[in-house]
Amino acid sequence: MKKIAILGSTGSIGTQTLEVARENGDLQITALAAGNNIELLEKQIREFHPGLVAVWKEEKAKELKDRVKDLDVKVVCGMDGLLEVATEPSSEILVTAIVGMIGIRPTIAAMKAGKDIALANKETLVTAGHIIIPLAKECNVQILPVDSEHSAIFQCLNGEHRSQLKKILLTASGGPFRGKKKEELKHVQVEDALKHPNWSMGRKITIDSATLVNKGLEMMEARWLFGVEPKDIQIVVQPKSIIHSMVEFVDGAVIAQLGTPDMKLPIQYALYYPDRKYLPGDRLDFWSLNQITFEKPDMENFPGLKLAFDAAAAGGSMPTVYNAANERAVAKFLDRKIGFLDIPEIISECMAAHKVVEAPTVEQILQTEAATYDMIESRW
Ligand SMILES: NC(=O)C1=CN([C@@H]2O[C@H](COP(=O)(O)OP(=O)(O)OC[C@H]3O[C@@H](n4cnc5c(N)ncnc54)[C@H](OP(=O)(O)O)[C@@H]3O)[C@@H](O)[C@H]2O)C=CC1
Ligand SMILES: CC(=O)[C@@H](O)[C@H](O)COP(=O)(O)O
Ligand SMILES: [Mn+2]
Repeated sequence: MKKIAILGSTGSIGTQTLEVARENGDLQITALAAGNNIELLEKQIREFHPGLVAVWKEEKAKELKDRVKDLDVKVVCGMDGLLEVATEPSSEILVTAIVGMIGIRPTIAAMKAGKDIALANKETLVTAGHIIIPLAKECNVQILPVDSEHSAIFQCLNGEHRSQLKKILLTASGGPFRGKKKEELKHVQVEDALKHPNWSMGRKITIDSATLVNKGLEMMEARWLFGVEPKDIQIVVQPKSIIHSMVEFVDGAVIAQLGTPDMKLPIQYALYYPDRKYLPGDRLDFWSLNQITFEKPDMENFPGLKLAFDAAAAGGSMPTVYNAANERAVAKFLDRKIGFLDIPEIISECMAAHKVVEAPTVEQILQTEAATYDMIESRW
């Protein structure tokens, strides 16, 4: 039995990871961490019997302790709780299915404790990739991509010499507003932005897909995972999300991974790598491939993507500003406090006001995050 711990077990990726564990029956869940959903977390505890669970708020931890007082499980809370779950001694892999750059410290702690990382939490790599990637080598642990495009790229690169990789073709659906102009985007509603054409995901990433910021985050995630410069990462809009990304080698060969949108495959590939496990059901309606079309990304009407390339070019702490500003702006949009186009506007303003710190430490990253939040709260 492979032993795994999950940060964010009650979310979209977390619950699908537990579905993979349930269906395969050969994964032991040693520890789980959630935010507020203690009703679902209690069900997960009763089904998977982790010895340790964390919830974010202390009062929720107290309530959960009472709910599970008939069980032998330790309940912890706060960042200390996340760190304890991330470093749970018996686990071999940490699945980072938590949303946001809050994942930075637990991911680093897990690596230092010798855990492989099944990484969905892209915000951690975007902001601290310059720390995470060298640390993985130093700790001799693997970073196994869960994000569907990065899993596709990882699968395409399997067995190839990385030195022969010429270009990454990072695919994008274009989101629910593909083809719309800025004028039409001004007044879109939260409900419309949450209607992703192909995937069912958590709220934050779904808004990121609508603004194309998700693809910007994924470009920065790919540069760290695969050691490719942003100029060699080409965004390709493929509206049906059948091709999950492609790689081009120095001899011109292009390899792609295809399949109907289902996160269980990338989750499973990361957990059992280098083995592949049987997954029931069809993952490709071959005769629907005639629906595959390609478009250029619309950087004019969706400035969030261009800003990502600007952040990557500025380097240092600028990707942290980009990500932190986006996290805050998306939360405000979901709270109906700002409009859809205010999201890239806020990111742009925060980036313009920022003085880059080269190779920021974790402390400097967290200070940059706090300063970005302060700026947004003072202006918006
Ligand atoms: N969903 C998808 O298909 C994909 C997601 N990803 C990435 O995976 C990550 C997770 O995304 P997704 O599953 O959609 O997100 P969800 O919003 O569905 O789930 C987020 C999880 O994180 C937990 N969480 C949030 N804040 C805290 C906190 N302070 N302490 C502990 N737990 C916390 C939530 O707990 P609770 O709900 O109990 O509050 C929940 O379990 C993101 O980085 C996303 O970009 C990448 C590719 C695809
Ligand atoms: C499932 C997954 O990996 C998401 O990142 C998804 O790809 C978002 O889709 P777009 O950002 O391409 O709309
Ligand atoms: Mn993705």
